[in-house]
Amino acid sequence: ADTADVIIIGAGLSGLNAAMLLKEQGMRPIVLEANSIVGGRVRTHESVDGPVDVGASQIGRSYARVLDMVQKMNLKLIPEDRDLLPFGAHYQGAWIDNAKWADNPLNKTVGEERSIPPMLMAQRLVSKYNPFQDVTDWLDPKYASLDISLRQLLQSHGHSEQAIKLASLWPSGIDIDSTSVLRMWQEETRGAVDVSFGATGNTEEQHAGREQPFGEIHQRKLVNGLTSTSNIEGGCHRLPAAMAATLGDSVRLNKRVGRIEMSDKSGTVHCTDGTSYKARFIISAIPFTMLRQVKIEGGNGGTSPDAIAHMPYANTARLYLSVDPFWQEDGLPASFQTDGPLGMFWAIQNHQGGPTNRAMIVLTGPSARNISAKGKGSEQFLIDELARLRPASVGKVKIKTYKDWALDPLQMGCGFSFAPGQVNSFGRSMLEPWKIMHFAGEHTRRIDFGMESAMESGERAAIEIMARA
Ligand SMILES: Cc1cc2nc3c(=O)[nH]c(=O)nc-3n(C[C@H](O)[C@H](O)[C@H](O)COP(=O)(O)OP(=O)(O)OC[C@H]3O[C@@H](n4cnc5c(N)ncnc54)[C@H](O)[C@@H]3O)c2cc1C
Repeated sequence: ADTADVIIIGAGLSGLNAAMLLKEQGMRPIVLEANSIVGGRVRTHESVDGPVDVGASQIGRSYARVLDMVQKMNLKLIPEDRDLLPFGAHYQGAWIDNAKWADNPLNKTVGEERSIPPMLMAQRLVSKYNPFQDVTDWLDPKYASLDISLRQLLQSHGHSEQAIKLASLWPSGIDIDSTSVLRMWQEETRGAVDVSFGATGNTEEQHAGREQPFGEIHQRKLVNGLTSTSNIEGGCHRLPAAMAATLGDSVRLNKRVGRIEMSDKSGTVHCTDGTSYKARFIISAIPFTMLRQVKIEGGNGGTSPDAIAHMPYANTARLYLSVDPFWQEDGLPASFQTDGPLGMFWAIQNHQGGPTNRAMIVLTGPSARNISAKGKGSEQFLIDELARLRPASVGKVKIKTYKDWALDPLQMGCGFSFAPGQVNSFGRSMLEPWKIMHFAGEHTRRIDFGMESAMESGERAAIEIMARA
């Protein structure tokens, strides 16, 4: 077996950050990556219209580690250019004007619920009951009794049947039964930190009288040299590619790990191509959807085996388009959400002034699950569904690229979740090393979110190992 001080499994941002930090401390890491490219969920597809980030792309002002790494790698940040045009909804076969929803006969919600646009029901009610003050509150045992589903939370507050139904159509997380509200509040609380950094900018431009359900109106005004959200020029994949380049031949591609053997003193990692690597420590930096397919030999591992086996993953599938602005013809809302199989249509403001707009069909929650089950033919199915709802779109839409993360054989989902009860059963303790194996990856975050959480987790795992070495 090839030997190293630390074998890191997975060359996403978490594994690469851990490897760079360990190398900086004089240790010899080897990173084993199953794919033929690094970066994992930071992926850029080349399309006829240039690079398209199909995974992570948005870098917030509060992403300290990511911003630092972008600078070290000499990459250029550019202002995010993805303001969404105003939203409506297609619900029960009718077009809904969010501003008039309170008086719509289809609205059977009660009291305060009546004025919440249908598509925002889940988001607003999750927010309404969020008790967290701090980004680590989700781990505080004083909230243990709230490790419940959104349905249970809404029922306990006496919400109407239709409000619960609307929340189930467009949930945050997997669906309103499968995700703990502690996990939803974790994400929301960390998101608010980023927004608070942005709020020092040009709020007049930010609001401009528009309903922004996904917060996608971005400030281009610079605060401390940064717009509220940035992208990497040329595509986000340049970041992991540059990080991997600093590690040279320590990064081994096309090395899918299939088996890990451990003792208290060392571990051997076996790849499916028959090669083996031996080290004093191992870091697993792959999603638990993938680690549960790896055979782990070497005794008991506290709550981590439970987490590896049972942590659920959410999905998103996205169809990236360039469109002639057909909404100018049919007069219907440019962006919209549906209770049908299309999920959401995001029409993106054309700041460049060219003849076409960018747009995305975005599927999350139940609509993402259904499209993954369909598999082949999904792209045409979505275009046909768009044509059914918006006949004016026929002939005005060009596909750039498509990505369904649940169907990616090295991911099987877009992001981790906790089912109701799982923060209590393993969420707090699952990071304890399993003998000589430590855990990194966005699913092991404590504080941050998105790419920053992957960086956070790689840093933590590297520090844990340096403390033991
Ligand atoms: C659609 C989408 C949009 C997103 N948008 C944003 C955004 O705008 N901003 C933001 O901050 N974050 C965003 N994120 C989240 C961000 O991409 C992730 O948090 C982060 O990239 C996760 O990094 P990671 O290292 O934890 O895991 P990964 O990136 O998943 O890396 C794991 C690596 O392990 C490899 N692997 C898997 N199995 C094995 C095996 N058996 N052996 C060896 N290698 C293996 C995989 O190929 C992969 O390269 C988005 C994610 C998605 C999916």
